[in-house]
Amino acid sequence: MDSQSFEHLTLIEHPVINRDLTILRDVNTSTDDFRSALKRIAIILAYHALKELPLKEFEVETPIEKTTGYDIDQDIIVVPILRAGLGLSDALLQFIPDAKVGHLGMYRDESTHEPVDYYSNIPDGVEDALVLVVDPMLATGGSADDAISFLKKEGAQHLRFISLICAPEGLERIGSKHPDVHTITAAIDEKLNDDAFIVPGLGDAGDRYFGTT
Ligand SMILES: O=P(O)(O)OC[C@H]1O[C@H](OP(=O)(O)OP(=O)(O)O)[C@H](O)[C@@H]1O
Ligand SMILES: O=c1cc[nH]c(=O)[nH]1
Ligand SMILES: [Mg+2]
Repeated sequence: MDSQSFEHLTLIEHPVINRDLTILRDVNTSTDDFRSALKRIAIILAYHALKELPLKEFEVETPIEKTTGYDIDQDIIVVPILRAGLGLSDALLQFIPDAKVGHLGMYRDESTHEPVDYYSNIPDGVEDALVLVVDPMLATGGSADDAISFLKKEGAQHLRFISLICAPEGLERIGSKHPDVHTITAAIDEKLNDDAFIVPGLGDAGDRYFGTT
C-alpha cells in the first residue's frame, strides 16, 4: 500500500493509517489515545506532503572528506485552521523546524454550517513560501475554502491542503474553486449527514482532540 494520486488529490494508504483511523473513529477512544493516533497519522501525512520539496546543494566536510550536502530550498509556512488543525501541525514542524506558522481561527456556525472567522495571524513572506494549510476535517469545505481564499488575498501562490478525512462534498468544492491547491488526505468518507458532519467520520475533531464537548 502506498498512495493514490488524482488530479487535485493524493489519498495516502498505509496499514498504520487504517489501524489509527479506526482508533480515531471509535466513540469510546479516550482523549489521550485520540491524540496519540492523530499524531502518528500526522507524521505519515507530513512525510508525503514534504516529499517533493526542492533541494539546494552545498559542500559539507565529514571527518573523512568533503562531500555534497543538501538543504531544503523552499520557505515553508504551516497554517493550522484552529482549533483542530493544531493536531496536525506539530508533525510538519518536526520535519521542518524552521518553518513559520500562521494561525487562522474559525468555527462552523451550528445552524448554517458556514465558517465564522475569529482570528488570523499570518507571517510575512507568504507570497514566495509553500503554504501548507492543515485541518483534519474537510466536510462542506467552507472552512478550507475561506482559509485558502484569505491566504490567496494575502498573496499566497503556492498552497497545499493537508487533511485527515475528507467528504466528497468538500473535495468537490475545493477542487472546483481552488484547482491549483493539491489536497493530501488519509481518507475519503461516504457523505455528510443533515448536520453537515462527515459520515462515518469521527465526530467533532476539535472536541475530541481537546477533550471539550
Ligand atoms: O468543511 P467544513 O464544513 O467547514 O467543516 C470543517 C471544519 O469544522 C471543524 O472545525 P470546527 O468548526 O468544529 O472548529 P474547532 O476546530 O474549533 O472544533 C474542522 O476542524 C474544520 O475546520
Ligand atoms: O464531521 C465533522 C465535520 C466538521 N467538523 C468536524 O470536526 N467533524
Ligand atoms: Mg470542532
